[in-house]
Amino acid sequence: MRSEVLQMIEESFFTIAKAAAIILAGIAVGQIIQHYFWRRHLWQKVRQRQKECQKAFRKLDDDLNSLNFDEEALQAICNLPTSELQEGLQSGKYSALEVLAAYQTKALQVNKRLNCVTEPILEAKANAKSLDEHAEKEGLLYGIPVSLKENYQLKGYDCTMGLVNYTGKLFKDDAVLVKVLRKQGAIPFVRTNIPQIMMTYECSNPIYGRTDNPYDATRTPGGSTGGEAALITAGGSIIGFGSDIGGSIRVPSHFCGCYGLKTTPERLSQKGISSLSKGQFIVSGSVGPMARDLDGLVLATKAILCDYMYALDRSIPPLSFRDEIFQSKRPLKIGYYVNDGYLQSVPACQRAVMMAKTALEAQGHTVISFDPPDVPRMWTELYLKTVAGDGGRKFYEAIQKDIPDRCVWNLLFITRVPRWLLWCMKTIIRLVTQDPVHTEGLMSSKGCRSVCEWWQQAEVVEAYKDKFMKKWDDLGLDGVICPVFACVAVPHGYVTEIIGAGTYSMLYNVLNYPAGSLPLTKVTSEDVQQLENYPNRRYFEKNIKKASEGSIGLPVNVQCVCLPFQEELVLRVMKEIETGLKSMGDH
Ligand SMILES: CCCCCCCCCCCCCCCCCC(=O)NCCO
Repeated sequence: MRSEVLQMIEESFFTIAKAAAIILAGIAVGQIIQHYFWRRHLWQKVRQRQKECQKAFRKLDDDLNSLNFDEEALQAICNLPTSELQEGLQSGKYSALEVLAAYQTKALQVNKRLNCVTEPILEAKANAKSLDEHAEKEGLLYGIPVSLKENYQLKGYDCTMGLVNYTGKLFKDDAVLVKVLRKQGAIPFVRTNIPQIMMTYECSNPIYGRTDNPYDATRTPGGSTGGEAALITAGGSIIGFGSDIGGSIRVPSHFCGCYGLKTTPERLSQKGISSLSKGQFIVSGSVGPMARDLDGLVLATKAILCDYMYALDRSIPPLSFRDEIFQSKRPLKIGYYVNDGYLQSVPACQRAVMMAKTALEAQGHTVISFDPPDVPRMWTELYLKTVAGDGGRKFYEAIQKDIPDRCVWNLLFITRVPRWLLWCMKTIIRLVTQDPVHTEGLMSSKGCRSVCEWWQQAEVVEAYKDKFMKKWDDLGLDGVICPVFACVAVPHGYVTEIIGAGTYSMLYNVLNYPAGSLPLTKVTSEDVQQLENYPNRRYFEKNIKKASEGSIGLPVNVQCVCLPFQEELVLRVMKEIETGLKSMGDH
């Protein structure tokens, strides 16, 4: 009797187990099939989008061929510095259409080599014609073609941020900044490439592909405003616009060798700028101009800081460009550093800061040593824990339903690994990387666990800001110069291995300080030789050293930082450095 009962239990157990196995296998197969069809649908969308862009490129090519402009004359226009181009347009020496054609032609050529443009803005031609038809030449940017990062919303265009799911969702209106640019007479003419979700210093996504560095195609132009930096540096645009929540304007400017300005987050309107970090107000993103020369950067900043922007976005303090700060001759006291206390910058970046220091001194300014406080903690506990405050959920949700690009694999991995598993792996990771800060960074990127912790996070960041500003004030500083990044442009696919090098830029996102990226020099053979003395113990150090081999000739920028809302002073410091170098015959 007993054995019959046992047998019955045994049989029903096996029946239930079999049924469960069949159901589970069914669910798994169903999910695989669903995934297959979803991916197929996404790739169809990619092909559709690529076809549309190719059509737009062909249309532009045909248009340009039909215009019959003299190639040499167009090239000459592209070689003009910003001030001469502006003057030529204002005086009527060049028509807006001619200048546009020059830049369209050049952008197409550059794009064939670097893949930095996502698509041309075909309405540009009508905009230029309409400017040419009006007698009065209004606006500081009258007739100047400008390029825009792909996340700037434009009427009739989508903003994908490299996500396939966002293709074909067209915006009904231009971003406020785009409206302001148009009001100032600028002609938006191309949109430029970005990395998927814009949270890395690479520049690739499954829709538009990968952008190459103008100096070395095996290296990245940086990100996330990488397409802009590549296009401007290679001569395909003279002024462009980007966004920055961790260095995305400054780092690509440094990797490619153009000018960039990350503004104070509240100084310029961000209405109509797409980002996955909207709603995260502790470390806010910023927008800002990028340019081929410093005059262009100043002109673009002046142009957008105008009454029209304040009328369109009433939340922005009406603080127009203060020329008296930019033009002032008051001697300045500037702090400098080449090592932020986490990762030492490579010799080329150190030399660039020392060149800037000498130039400022030659201009009669005082330059003293400055140590930014607690940078490792700033990076892990403040920056990473905030930008991934939701445990990276927003990023993860956007990527997991999409086609993840290689440049976001690590982000995907970190956001997927449960906190407890990461905690268990801590010791091993620390042993491998020889870097407790890196391990803390990984833990911090799991974000905050409650609203209470999020509020505390805001308080901790505020306390750090106070501490930093106190140190700044105690020394009576007007500004700080330092590296933009711990090394120069790295090979494609290598950014994750050196991500800690970004602390030089991320710091000023935590603080909300405006910061400029100023091209100063190129890596020399001596710089590379001196890498021998670069530390080689921790994971990031080893990788920075490795990535810096073969970097001779790559551009090196310097970062110029001032207190919030002092963009004019940042530009002045940049100008003083350039003037100082010129007077020393170095630039
Ligand atoms: C120890 C490694 C920790 C990695 C954790 C990754 C999780 C958080 C991701 C943050 C990475 C920050 C890189 C910043 C890149 C620049 C982003 C930027 O400025 N984007 C502009 C957006 O408008």
